Amino acid sequence: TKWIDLDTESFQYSLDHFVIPDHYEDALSSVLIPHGVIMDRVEKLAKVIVQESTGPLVVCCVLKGGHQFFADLVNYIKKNVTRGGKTVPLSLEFIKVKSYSGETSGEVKLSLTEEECKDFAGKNILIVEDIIDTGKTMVQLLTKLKQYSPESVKVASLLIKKTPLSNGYIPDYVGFSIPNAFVVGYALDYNEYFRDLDHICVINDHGKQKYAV
Ligand SMILES: O=P(O)(O)OC[C@H]1O[C@H](OP(=O)(O)OP(=O)(O)O)[C@H](O)[C@@H]1O
Ligand SMILES: Oc1ncnc2c1N=NC2
Ligand SMILES: [Mg+2]
Ligand SMILES: [Mg+2]
Repeated sequence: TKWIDLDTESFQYSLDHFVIPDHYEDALSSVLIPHGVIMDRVEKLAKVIVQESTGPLVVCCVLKGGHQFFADLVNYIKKNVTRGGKTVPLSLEFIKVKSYSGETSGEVKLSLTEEECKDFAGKNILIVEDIIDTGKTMVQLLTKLKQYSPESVKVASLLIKKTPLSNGYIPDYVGFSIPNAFVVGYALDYNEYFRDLDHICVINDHGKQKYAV
């Protein structure tokens, strides 16, 4: 596959082998992707994105969950040059989108004003997301953005989830495909908890109860 395909059986790491904040230790079952592996994969994605870029990029962070991947990806993009040896001028945009409560997807709430959208006209946009689960968020966001005739829109998502609830949307750039489990860490949250965890981990039942709304 074009990305790293993780399945639970062969890729769960014990929490004991990593530094885990003690305030989350009782709420997690395993480490799925250690922070170091995330960073190495992000570095590679940045190289590919720059090589395939055709000019200045508007890099658009989908808050809140996309924040960490966005920050690290932009840092690596700045260190790369195109095939022609050119650096890529970047401008940064931030869009807040929310649809989850607990581990359930609800109505997608896009906070995107008209004038913010108008700025996308004629630009090469790279949308940066943490995860594609049902695909609802991205499909709605892309539909909205395409109304403002950007030059091009590409999507980079660190994770895609192998779930029967998927609408089939696949981004242009993907870090990892993961099993159908609710993951947290690296800015991915459960009811606003775990964003301050560096590794991507699987939340356990105790954690789902402890941090339920
Ligand atoms: O493919 P989907 O099923 O739509 O799920 C993916 C989206 O849901 C999560 O956002 P959330 O609503 O939790 O807001 P957050 O980014 O602030 O955590 C995640 O960050 C993605 O944006
Ligand atoms: O596994 C997940 N972890 C955190 N946030 C989300 C997830 N799937 N859709 C949104
Ligand atoms: Mg999100
Ligand atoms: Mg969330």
